[in-house]
Amino acid sequence: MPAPKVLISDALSPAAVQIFKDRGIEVDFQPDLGKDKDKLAAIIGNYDGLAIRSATKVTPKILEAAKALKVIGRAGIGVDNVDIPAATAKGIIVMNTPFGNSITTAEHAVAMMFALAREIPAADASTQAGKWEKNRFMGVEITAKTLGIIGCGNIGSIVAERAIGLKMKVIAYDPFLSPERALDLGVEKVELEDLLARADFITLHTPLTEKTKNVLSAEALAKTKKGVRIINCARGGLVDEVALRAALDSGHVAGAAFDVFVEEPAKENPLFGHPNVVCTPHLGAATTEAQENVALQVAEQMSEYLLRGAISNAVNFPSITAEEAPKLKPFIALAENLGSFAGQLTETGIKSVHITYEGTVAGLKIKALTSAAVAGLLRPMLADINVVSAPSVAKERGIVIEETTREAQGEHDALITLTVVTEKQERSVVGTVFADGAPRIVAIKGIKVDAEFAPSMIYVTNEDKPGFIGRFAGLLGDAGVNIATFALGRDRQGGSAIALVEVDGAVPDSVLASVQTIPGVKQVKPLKF
Ligand SMILES: NC(=O)C1=CN([C@@H]2O[C@H](COP(=O)(O)OP(=O)(O)OC[C@H]3O[C@@H](n4cnc5c(N)ncnc54)[C@H](O)[C@@H]3O)[C@@H](O)[C@H]2O)C=CC1
Ligand SMILES: O=C(O)CCC(=O)C(=O)O
Repeated sequence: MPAPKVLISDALSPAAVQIFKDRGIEVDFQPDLGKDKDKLAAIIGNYDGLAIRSATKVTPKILEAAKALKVIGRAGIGVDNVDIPAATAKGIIVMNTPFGNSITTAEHAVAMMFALAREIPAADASTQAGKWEKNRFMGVEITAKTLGIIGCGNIGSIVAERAIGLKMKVIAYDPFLSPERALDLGVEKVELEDLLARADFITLHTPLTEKTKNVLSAEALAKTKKGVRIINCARGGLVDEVALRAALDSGHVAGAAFDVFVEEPAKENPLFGHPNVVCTPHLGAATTEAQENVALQVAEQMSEYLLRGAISNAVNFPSITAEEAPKLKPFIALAENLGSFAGQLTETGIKSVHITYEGTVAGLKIKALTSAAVAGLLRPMLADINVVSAPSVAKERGIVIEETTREAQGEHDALITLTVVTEKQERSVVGTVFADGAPRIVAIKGIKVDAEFAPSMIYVTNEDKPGFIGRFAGLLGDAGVNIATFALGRDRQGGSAIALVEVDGAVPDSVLASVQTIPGVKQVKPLKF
C-alpha cells in the first residue's frame, strides 16, 4: 500500500512535519495555502489527511474536492473553521487537540486583564512617544475584585485558578459546571444575571454556539456593573461588538480586551480606535510551547489514524486506541454486514434498532460497532451513508437506537444480535467472528444457520418440505449459476426453513422469479456484501 499523504495548509510548528516523516507519511507543508481556497480545492484531492490551524476554512466545496481525504486534524481547540456535518457525511474524521493550548490561552486572558487594569498598551505607546504622562494612566487593582467567567471548561478553569492565586473573587456562569467541580475550583457558580450584576471583570471562555452567540448582547451589557472591563479570548460573536462600542463610548464599560472578532482577519471593527480597547490578532494560542504541543499532538493523532486506525479526540466519532483497532476490525465488518443483511430485507420505514453485544465483544467500543451496524442497515436506502455519519442520519430520521451488553450466554465467545423494528415487522439476525477473523451469520429470526457473508448470495425462506433443495439447485444449475456454499436452517421439522446460498456472480431476476414459484417458498431475495 502506498504511504498516506498529508497536507499541512496552515502555519503549524515544523515539529509536525518531522512526526509525519518519522512515521513514514508523505507530508506537504504549505503554511499559506489555507488562505487560497481555490488553490486548496485544486490539490486537496491528492491527500489522505489535512492538518490545519484556523486560517484554512474547510467548506463543503473543499470537501467535495477531497476525494481521498480520511482525516482532518485541527492543531488547536475550536473546529468552527471546519464544516463538521459535511465532513461527517463524507466519512471524514475530524480531530482536534483539546488541551494543548489551554494554558497558553488562559495566560493570554490573564495578560489581557492586566493590560486593561493598568492600560499597559496605551501607556507604552505614550511613553515611547516621549510623553511621560504619569497622571494620565490611573489604573485599578485586581486584588479583591470579582472576576466573572462565562464558560468554565478547560480554559475557563485555568483562568479561575490563576485569578484565585491573584486574590480575586471568582464567580462562574456555566450551565454544565457541576457544583462539585465549582467547589473543587473554589469558584461560586452563579446565574448569568448575577454574574452581570456583580463582576468587575468579565472573561468569556465558551465555544460559539446558537446559545452563546451574543451572550453579551446590548441587553446583557446594560445589566453589567458600571466600570466593568470585558475580555474575550474565546470566539468572535460572543459579544455584540456594536453594542459594546456604544457602552464604551457612554463610559458604562471601562475597557475591553479582545483577541477574537466577528470577522477575522479583522481589518476593520467597531471596537478599533477606542482608547480603552486592547486588541490582539487571535494570539491566544500563540506561544512556542502551545504551538509545539498542538502540532506534535495533531501529527501523532493523524498518523495513528492513518497507519493504525486509532482514533482520539475526534469530534465526530468515538475514540479507538491502536490496541483496540485490530480487535474491533472484524467486529466492525460483522456489525456492518449484519446491518446490511437487515437493510437489504427492509422495505418499509425503520422505527428502531436494538443491538445486543454479548461476551468478549461487549468489552469493545460498542459505539463504533453500532455506527457500523447502522451504516450497513441504512446503506441500501441511502447511498452516501458511512460509519461516521450513520448515527446522526439515524437520529435525523427519528430511528431509535438501543444498545445492550451482557456476558456470553451460549456456545459463542462473542455474539452481536441486531434487531430491526419496522412499521410492519421485527427482524433479528445474529452473527459472530470465528478464530479465522471471518464474520459469520449464526441465526436469522431465531433459526440457527452458519454462513459467511459473500459478495453474491440468495436468501430464501420456505416451508420445511421435501423437494425444495433439489428443485432450487436444479433451477440455478439450468441457468448456469454455480452454487459455492449452501447453509440451511429450520425452526422444527416441517416448520419454517431458511437457506442462505453463496453463488458465483449475479443471479438473473428471471431465475429468482422461478425460485419464487417452487411450492412452499415464501421469500426470495438476492443479497450483496
Ligand atoms: N483565542 C484563541 O487563540 C483560543 C481560543 N479558544 C477558544 O476558547 C473557547 C473555550 O475553549 P475550552 O475551554 O477549551 O473549551 P471547553 O469545551 O473545555 O469549555 C467550554 C465551556 O463552555 C461551557 N458552555 C457551553 N455552553 C455554554 C453556555 N451557553 N453558557 C455558558 N457556558 C457554556 C461548557 O460547559 C464548557 O465548560 C473555545 O471557543 C475555543 O475555541 C481556544 C484556544 C485558543
Ligand atoms: O491556531 C490558533 O492560533 C487559534 C487557536 C484557537 O482559536 C483554538 O484552538 O480554538
